[in-house]
Amino acid sequence: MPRIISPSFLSADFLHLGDAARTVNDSRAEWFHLDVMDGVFVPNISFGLPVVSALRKATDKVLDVHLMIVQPERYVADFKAAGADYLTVHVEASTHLHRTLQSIRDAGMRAGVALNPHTPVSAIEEVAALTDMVLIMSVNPGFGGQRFIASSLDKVSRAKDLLLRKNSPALIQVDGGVNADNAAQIFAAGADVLVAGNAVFGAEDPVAAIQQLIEA
Ligand SMILES: O=C(CO)[C@@H](O)[C@H](O)COP(=O)(O)O
Ligand SMILES: [Fe+2]
Repeated sequence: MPRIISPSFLSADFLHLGDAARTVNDSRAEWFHLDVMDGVFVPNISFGLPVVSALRKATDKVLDVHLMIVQPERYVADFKAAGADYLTVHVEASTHLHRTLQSIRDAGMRAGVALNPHTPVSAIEEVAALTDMVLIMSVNPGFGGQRFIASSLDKVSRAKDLLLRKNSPALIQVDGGVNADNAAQIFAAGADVLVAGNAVFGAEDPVAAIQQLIEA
């Protein structure tokens, strides 16, 4: 089972994004998590395509783009051009999810599908074969630094069961409120990839904080 850490740039110092990129480059994190928010799907606006393109030039690590925007299908080609490796869309934001996931793969990216805390795992039953990663939101999306919703642990196990039943090799990602105290439990529940914003960029030594999460 992979144990991947994907530090979330949402918690980095936006005046010094280059420093944040270098920090992650120097660490054992294999991915970068980029939260794109439109102020409509979630009550916050973060950053968009120019920031993703800039970070693409700053790292060879996997760019893991989490779209919290309505009708994400409008921007699949643009995020491919910006350098995304994984493009994750929300079940709740895409009416024709099956087509959207297919178009992400057709564009040459890995397709992720995200579930808000209120959305049951069964929502991905019919798209499991088109999915490379299932993102379980363990907070309500929109902001970093929130508290982990404890019931997400059982949800991760249910997602794992569904993927096994479907013979799907898709990864399970958990996003929101992850820290050194709960990381071991989340990995044990079946997660492959942990996103961490505040636990990494809020730490005195972000490289050590990443190391701690990997070894949790
Ligand atoms: O997608 C989101 C928030 O909507 C996340 O990726 C957060 O950025 C994670 O931050 P922490 O909860 O780890 O501080
Ligand atoms: Fe995220």
